[in-house]
Amino acid sequence: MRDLVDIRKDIDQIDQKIVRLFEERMQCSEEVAEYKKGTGKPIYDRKREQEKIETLTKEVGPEFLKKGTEELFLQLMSIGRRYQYSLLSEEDSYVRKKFKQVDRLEINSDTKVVYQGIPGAYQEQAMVQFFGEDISHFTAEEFKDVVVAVDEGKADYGILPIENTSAGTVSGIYDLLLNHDVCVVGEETVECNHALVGIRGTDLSKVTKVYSHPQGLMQCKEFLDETKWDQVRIRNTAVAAKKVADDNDCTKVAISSERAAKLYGLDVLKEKVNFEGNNCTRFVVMSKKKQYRKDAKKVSISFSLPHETGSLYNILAHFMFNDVSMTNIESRPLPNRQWEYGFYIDVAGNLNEPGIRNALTGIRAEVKDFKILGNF
Ligand SMILES: C=C(O[C@@H]1C=C(C(=O)O)C=C[C@H]1O)C(=O)O
Repeated sequence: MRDLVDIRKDIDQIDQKIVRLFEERMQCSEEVAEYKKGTGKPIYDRKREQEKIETLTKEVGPEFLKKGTEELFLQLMSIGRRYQYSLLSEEDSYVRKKFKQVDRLEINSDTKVVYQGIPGAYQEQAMVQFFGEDISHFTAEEFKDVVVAVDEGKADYGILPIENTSAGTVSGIYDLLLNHDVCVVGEETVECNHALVGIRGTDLSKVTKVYSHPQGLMQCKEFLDETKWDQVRIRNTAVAAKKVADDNDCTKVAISSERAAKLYGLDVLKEKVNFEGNNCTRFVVMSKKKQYRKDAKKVSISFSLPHETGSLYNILAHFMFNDVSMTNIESRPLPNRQWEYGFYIDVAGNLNEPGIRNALTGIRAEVKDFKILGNF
């Protein structure tokens, strides 16, 4: 058996050769970038990459090494591509063309905000936290109406809940952001301490129905599972409280904020019925204007990918190589597009940073349905 020191000497020499060859290969990549810049040919050439993998793996015998060769060259080609993107002129930058950097968001006495629900809703709380008590505002019936009002210019800003610490993503919100010409410009977290509320004199043993938004019901699941009450889904936690107050029926209760209970003259029958101690909902603030604050810290994007080995890995590599850290990822199957998935990703950073711009340029060129949802 050879001595470890000897074997390692060989490995070191091989590695040095690999590094030199790598540099040579990257030099060629640079030339390819020049060529592509001149001719307008896209950087990513999927067919060429597939052919390369096929040719190279054919030359390798053992299955394990075949797989390894594929992985190695997928990486090499992806590094080459990212290098090419970084060499492309900033003038062409999609981000620069689409988004405007601002010192701060314009908020004044003419500013109008829209939220879904009625007073007492957590959305209202989010609005007050973000814009202050005196902001002029109106309400909408559905989440969709909020986005449409912003898209049509009827409101300058809209508020939507996006995720909750115990119940997860609020369904349908990402799709609304994707399908309308709006941009996320801020976010606000609201602590949601749900109370069980009802009219004065409600006896819990006589209750038959509980009303709340599906998120409210989910966040209080452990408490509600102990009861035999019908759980009725309603548009909003505040709407639920108002309904119980309007019906004036002591067999009905609602899950809402204590603030909503007070507003509609209900009693708090039980405080904090949510199962997670620190139950918070994150709200996004959107505007029609494609803008981002120069101190914004989170970029949110969406795109779709076919369900193929390595497709997501390939895209996430753009973040890794540009030192961008990912803070959240959501995926869901796309309607009417079998085995294609929509992804929503949050990364830490600002659209004015070169690393973020490079990563987004590369991703945009290699996915379908790319959209920057906002930087906030
Ligand atoms: C270098 C090129 O650009 C990209 C990178 C490739 C590689 O590194 O081999 C292959 C195809 C392209 O996706 C090229 O087009 O040849």
